[in-house]
Amino acid sequence: MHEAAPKLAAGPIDVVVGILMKPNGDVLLGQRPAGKPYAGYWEFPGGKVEAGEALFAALQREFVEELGLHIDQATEWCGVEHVYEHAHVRLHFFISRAWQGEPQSLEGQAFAWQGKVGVAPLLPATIPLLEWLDLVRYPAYPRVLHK
Ligand SMILES: Nc1nc2c([nH]c(=O)n2[C@H]2C[C@H](O)[C@@H](COP(=O)(O)OP(=O)(O)OP(=O)(O)O)O2)c(=O)[nH]1
Repeated sequence: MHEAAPKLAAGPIDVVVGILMKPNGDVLLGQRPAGKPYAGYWEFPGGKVEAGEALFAALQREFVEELGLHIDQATEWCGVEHVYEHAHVRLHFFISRAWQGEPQSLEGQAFAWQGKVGVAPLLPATIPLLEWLDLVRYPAYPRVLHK
């Protein structure tokens, strides 16, 4: 029997994603809770932008709702579009080095501060970013590669 593919919204859905970065380069990843698409996969915390909401305001809201912490400042770093079977998303990645509070598991999710990222699996659209992120976290990285 032929099953109709799930209908995707016409345009991409905007998603804000925050990379909290400690002075030593460690970044915070979270594990997607049960009940969401790709439950159990690791991601940088974030979520969908609401209608009419500014990107940074959405980022601050998501971090309060999911982690109970306040982002003071963040820089928009890069954008990635990805078509999943459940949604077509446009991801806006921010890097923040200025926040207040410790991550709390308000949605039952696990967290991990990572230098070399060792948690798996990661959301597919996030995987290519790790290498680019290393250029930001570890400025000597290209030289290390050419050793
Ligand atoms: N937070 C986050 N989402 C990512 C990353 N990479 C990636 O492909 N995504 C995708 C997965 C989802 O399709 C989408 C995020 O949507 P979501 O369902 O987690 O958002 P939300 O927390 O607002 O969810 P909900 O309120 O609808 O339950 O972006 C990432 O690194 N972090």
